Amino acid sequence: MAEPLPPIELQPQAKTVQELAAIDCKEVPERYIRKGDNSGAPHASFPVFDVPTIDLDLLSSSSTSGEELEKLRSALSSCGCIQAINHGITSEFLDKVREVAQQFFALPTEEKKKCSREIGRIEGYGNDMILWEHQILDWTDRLYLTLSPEDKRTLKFWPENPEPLRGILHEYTIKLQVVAEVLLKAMARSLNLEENLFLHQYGDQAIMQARFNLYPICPRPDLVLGVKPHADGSAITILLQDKEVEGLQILKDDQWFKVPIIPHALLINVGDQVEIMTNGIFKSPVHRVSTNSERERTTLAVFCIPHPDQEIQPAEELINETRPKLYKKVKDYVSLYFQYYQQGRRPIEAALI
Ligand SMILES: O=C(O)CCC(=O)C(=O)O
Ligand SMILES: [Fe+2]
Repeated sequence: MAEPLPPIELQPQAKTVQELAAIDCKEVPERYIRKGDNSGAPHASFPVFDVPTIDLDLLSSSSTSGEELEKLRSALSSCGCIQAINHGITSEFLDKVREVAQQFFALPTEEKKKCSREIGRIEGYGNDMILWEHQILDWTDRLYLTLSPEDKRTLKFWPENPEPLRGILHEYTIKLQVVAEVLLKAMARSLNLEENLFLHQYGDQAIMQARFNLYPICPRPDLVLGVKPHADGSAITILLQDKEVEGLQILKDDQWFKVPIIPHALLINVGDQVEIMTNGIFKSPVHRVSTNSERERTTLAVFCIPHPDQEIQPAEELINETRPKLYKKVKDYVSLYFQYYQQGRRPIEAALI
């Protein structure tokens, strides 16, 4: 069975961002500084984007509300993201997930390095990979883990410390699988399609990957980004934001907006693969993360990705004379994604007809 091709890492970095931040200097290394980018200082006060709040309970098959479905369709076709509430996960549990994430990053470097990723590999603990010469680096450290299918987990990367992390992450995975299914079905119904249409393309061997992101305090938020602008290569991404520290920004109509925090909500965005399945009706939003000179920020993104053997293509029902087929059939989009990303191009262009 084909696994996604790993990206080619040019040269691993010696220090994590957390180690750089601990030096407590006023400047940051050259490699993190964005030059000639005139999209506005990332820390500037951009307007707040009123991300539509969607009640997932009203979307589940048993109690569907037509009004909520329409709200979902409208949100995903305009900005591509929602704040999902009533998702079946208690606030106490979300806090536990946040707590183990923060506890992991607070461990001594040596302890965290027991889970270090290998060169050229994504899974494990580490910093931004250098994939091309002159790449400007992101001010973030990450812990990347495959959550499902369960037999694809590599436990050597799963921290043993803090002790509850593994169990909590396992429980979170099961809860998010339900959320992903409810949402993929509702997405199809909101477009008047058979409810399993996207779920079938997503497949029963779909992959869920967790990316814990730590954004350490940064002395130059005017020049440095936590994550550079990108759209996700997933079908959907489920983000648990930091409970207090903002940083996520979304591009809409060529303008950056701040995404507010709703502590008990999951921020869910469309990824490129759902944009392809919906023939461009649902939008995979470009987003980035700013840095902060006062407080560090921790988030957990879970990417829901069809298995690489699964063929993804626009639903026939969404193609007509006024809306011709925009995207070709793709397979193993994540490998394609890295090849394009490496060239500094928007990966979804590779799928355009
Ligand atoms: O940490 C965030 O707010 C967003 C992270 C993100 O965009 C990603 O991991 O793809
Ligand atoms: Fe993202």
